[in-house]
Amino acid sequence: MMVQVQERVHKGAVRRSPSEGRRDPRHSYGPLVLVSTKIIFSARPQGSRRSTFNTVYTQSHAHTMGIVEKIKEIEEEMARTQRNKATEYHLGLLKAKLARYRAQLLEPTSKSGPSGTGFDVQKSGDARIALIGFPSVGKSTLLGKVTTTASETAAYEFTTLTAIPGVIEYRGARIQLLDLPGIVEGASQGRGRGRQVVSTAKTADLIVIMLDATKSDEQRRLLEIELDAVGIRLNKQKPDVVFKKKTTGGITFNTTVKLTKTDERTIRSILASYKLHNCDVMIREDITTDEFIDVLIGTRKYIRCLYVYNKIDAISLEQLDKLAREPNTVVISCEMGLNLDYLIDRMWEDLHLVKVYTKKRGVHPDLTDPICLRKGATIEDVCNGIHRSLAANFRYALVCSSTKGKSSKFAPHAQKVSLAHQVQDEDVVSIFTK
Ligand SMILES: Nc1nc2c(ncn2[C@@H]2O[C@H](COP(=O)(O)OP(=O)(O)OP(=O)(O)O)[C@@H](O)[C@H]2O)c(=O)[nH]1
Ligand SMILES: [K+]
Ligand SMILES: [Mg+2]
Repeated sequence: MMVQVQERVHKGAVRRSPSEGRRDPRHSYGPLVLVSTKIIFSARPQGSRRSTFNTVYTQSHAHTMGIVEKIKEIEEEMARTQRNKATEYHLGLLKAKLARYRAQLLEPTSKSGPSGTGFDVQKSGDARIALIGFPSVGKSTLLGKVTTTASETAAYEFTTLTAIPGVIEYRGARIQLLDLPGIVEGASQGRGRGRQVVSTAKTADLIVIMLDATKSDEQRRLLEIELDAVGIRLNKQKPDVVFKKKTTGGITFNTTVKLTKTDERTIRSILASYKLHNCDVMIREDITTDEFIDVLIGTRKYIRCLYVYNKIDAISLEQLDKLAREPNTVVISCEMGLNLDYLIDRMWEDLHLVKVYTKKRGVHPDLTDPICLRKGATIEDVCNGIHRSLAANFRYALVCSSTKGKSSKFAPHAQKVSLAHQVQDEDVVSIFTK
């Protein structure tokens, strides 16, 4: 196969000009590639690597087998049950049961060992990104390209057998990128190292689902199912439901919107199946039955996800254009170094990091060493980012908000604030102690 790409494409077309404003993800980079890329393709031999996603080693854990079977039974019953108004209630109960079994599977008791936990890699830096994908999609190749860490890459599946952390240094932040073993269908139920991988994904601030652009889009759905099964909700907000357990008083049920996807009867029966007879439920959004179960279980993780299609050097321009227009999607070629700068840009944006500079009285702020925090962080988080004991001795803080790109940062109107004050990106903060 032969591919030629003009170097200019990667350097020039990919980065957004500062005046462009917020990007609509649907119109991300796709069309740009088309105008400025000269890629000469010839077909890659199809089927050169057989897809063996679900035939690889199955390291079964005896203790989970009973639960796995029960889960299977319920899933089969759900598949047999037609979806309509009359069965909605029954399906709701099945879903609740299913969620309980899955929770048991994933939060194993002490005697069942560490199989439900992730890899033992220390979190470091300001944020963690986990690379999730089927074998040989190019996860390790990406790590090698965007960090200084090398992780073995090869044309055979399951090259990577453990979690390998690398660091991306970008805009003053240190972001940990975690290369992980490829997973197979059924990973969440203990196949291969899959459960360890998906459990590690739970610890990430951003999940990158890496996909092989030359393969069917089925891979994306299968990965989403595996992550969903361990309680990860991708690109979703926590449902707007207030749920409070009480010791007496029965169930109070209130809604502020009309429920069209579930109903009070279903919800009450789910509460009963969880033996919750005294609680306040206030629903403020048109939720589904599944979303209500998520609220009850309470341990769901709502994590941002970026879909990254690799190996675009091996697909047609038409296919490339279609993929690039999908929401939350970036198309790249690790091998050709295509669009990697843009990927880092997008990852940075999706992490929603806020950079804050600290300033001592009478001294210019240190602009080389910002504190990176999550969006919504407060002055208290800034204190904790400086020193453990700072918040305890806190008197007040002065915050100078700066408009990005303007020099007002240096001649600002300082605002006196308390610990609970939320900081904004590019704020300059001075802390005053007792
Ligand atoms: N055509 C093409 N091949 C690529 C690209 N990136 C990686 N590869 C090839 O894909 C194969 C697998 O790459 P790896 O980085 O080992 O894949 P992985 O996802 O880490 O695989 P596992 O660790 O086994 O799960 C290697 O032969 C790479 O050379 C790309 O952009 N285009
Ligand atoms: K590989
Ligand atoms: Mg690998």
